[in-house]
Amino acid sequence: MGETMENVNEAPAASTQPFTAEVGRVLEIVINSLYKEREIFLRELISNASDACDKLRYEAIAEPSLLAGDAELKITIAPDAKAGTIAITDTGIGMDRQDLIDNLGTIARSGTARFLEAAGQAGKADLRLIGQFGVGFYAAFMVADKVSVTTRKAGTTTGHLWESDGKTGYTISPLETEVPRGTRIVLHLKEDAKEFLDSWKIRGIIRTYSDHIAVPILLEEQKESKEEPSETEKGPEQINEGSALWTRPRSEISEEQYREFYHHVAHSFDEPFARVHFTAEGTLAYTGLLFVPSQKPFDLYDPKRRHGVKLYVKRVFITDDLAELLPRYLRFVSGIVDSEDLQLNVSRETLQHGPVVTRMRKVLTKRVIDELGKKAALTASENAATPTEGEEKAEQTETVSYESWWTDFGAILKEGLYEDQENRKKLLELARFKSTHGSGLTTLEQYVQRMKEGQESIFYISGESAEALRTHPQLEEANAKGVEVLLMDDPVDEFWLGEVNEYEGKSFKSLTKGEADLSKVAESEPEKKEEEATPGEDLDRLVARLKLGLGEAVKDVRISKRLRDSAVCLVAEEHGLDMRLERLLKQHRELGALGGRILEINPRHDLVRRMAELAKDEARQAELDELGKLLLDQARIIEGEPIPDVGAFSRRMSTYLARGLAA
Ligand SMILES: Nc1ncnc2c1ncn2[C@@H]1O[C@H](COP(=O)(O)OP(=O)(O)OP(=O)(O)O)[C@@H](O)[C@H]1O
Repeated sequence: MGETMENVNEAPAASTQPFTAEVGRVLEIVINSLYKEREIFLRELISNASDACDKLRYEAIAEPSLLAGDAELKITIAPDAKAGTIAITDTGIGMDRQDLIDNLGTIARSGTARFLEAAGQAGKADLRLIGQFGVGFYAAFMVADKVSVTTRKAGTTTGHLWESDGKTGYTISPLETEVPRGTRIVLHLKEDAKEFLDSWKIRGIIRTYSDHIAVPILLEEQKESKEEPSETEKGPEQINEGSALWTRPRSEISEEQYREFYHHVAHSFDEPFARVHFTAEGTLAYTGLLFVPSQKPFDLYDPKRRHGVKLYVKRVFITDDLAELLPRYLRFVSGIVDSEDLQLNVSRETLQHGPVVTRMRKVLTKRVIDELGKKAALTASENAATPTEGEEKAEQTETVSYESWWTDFGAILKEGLYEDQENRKKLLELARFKSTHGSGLTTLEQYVQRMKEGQESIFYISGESAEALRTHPQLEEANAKGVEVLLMDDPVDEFWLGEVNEYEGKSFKSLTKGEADLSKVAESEPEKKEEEATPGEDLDRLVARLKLGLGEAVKDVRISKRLRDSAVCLVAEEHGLDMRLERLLKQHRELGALGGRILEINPRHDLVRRMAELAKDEARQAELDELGKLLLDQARIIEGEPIPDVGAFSRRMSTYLARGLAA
């Protein structure tokens, strides 16, 4: 009586807990999918051990007593052939009972559900997907059929043992005996994973994946049999260099070391697309090492996603939770910033909106954007097949072209176009667009070079898919005049286009808004049907009668300057919102109803000419009204807008089709 749950659970007997459903599924997928790459288990466990040392070093700034008994932070790897086990031990922060439950029994990562969905029914995923997700601690079960974690959290007295077979669940029990601070993970290797007992193999894996780790990684030699004590008592051998990678001279860091460091900080498996490594000197001295991924993280659009840049002060990890260090539109960037000037005990709250972070953010943002600019230029020069002499080209292995990188990340970078005025010009230069010029992507600079004589604006049209936009009636006039039109199919386009007025003095102009004025652009081929155009007064009559019939359904009816082959189209008012933006806002319930539309009719179209004839006969106004409504619905369909009364539309269409057949 009076006992809390915690006390009951603290009873010496091991308490068995099932894995959450998610852990079970993730474990199954990881174990099933990564047989060939399973040596990465060691990398993952060393990575966690290094993070645990970083955390302790940080906590000990405020509370030095946490280091009591053992101030040395290190990671030891100890294979034991006799027992068939390999142990990974760190002197880091350790875990208490609740940490064990929270960290090793559940998956807190955002996006787990999406990961499971992507892995699908087959329960298998490729390295790419798992890499993006990060396999973490559970990678241990790729090689072990039993994992025992003995751990004591710094500042506490009781150690705990966590054990699991990686299938059903795990047990946690408190330990009576004294446990050193930190975490010792013992893997009972599966029969087919005994190769990982071999010191040379272990050495090779550490050198490949974990050389950049700033904490020393020691390898304990296999214990010899008791009868033959080794002649010289050798201490464990340090395998890695053990200094922070970013402090080493750039010329001494290999591509592999950079790559593995990126994998460690970003929890990713892909090749970095770009990186910047620099030291800022002067009033504010710091080193930055930042990476841009080549593969789209699966949670890129998750509103909770943040950049992955960690702040260090004089090599001591401080926080990975400084949102202000980079703008949101660079949320795919990860890496480190290590300051020489900040106080070690600086609080995150002080930093968050303080001048130091603001200044760093400015520089980091500029560096990343400039590096992307170099990548873009590199691809452009490669496309043009001109050799780039003396360029830093060889420095980074090219895996993905800038265009294909843009296809994955461009929509995110475009958020910067309205958020970040300071870098707008550079971001506009980085931007790539689909256009009517061809099937590839174009820059704005190339667009401007191709502008026609008399063309003053950069024309665009926006909609849900570029392919559908290519056949849009509103392009007809532009196509006929050979005017290139950018096809905007990212939802974010609507937002930045509202903010960004011009590029190099050329305004952006929507072809679905207001009067698209292409009249100043010279005709490339003579208009053939001009002489067949309906006389002005007949058209005016038709317009007036259509307006009467359509009433409130449209804001206006007018003669189109942008149609060539289609009979009708819808446009927004000059100063209103673009139609697609309105639809987006309505979808997100930020707008009650769509604004008024303007129905444009093509004076050269056969149907319009016949209607103009019909309009002369007042007795047939009812018939004209019906036709007007049918045309309006047709224009709505082309534009992708809902038809208010589908039944009426269908009846009207059938009536006219039947008439057409009878004629
Ligand atoms: N050696 C360790 N010492 C202290 N805590 C640890 C240790 N290993 C794991 N943990 C804790 O368990 C958590 C889960 O580890 P896990 O490796 O599964 O995920 P992660 O490191 O957060 O991310 P990732 O999946 O990308 O590796 C860690 O965030 C950490 O809090």
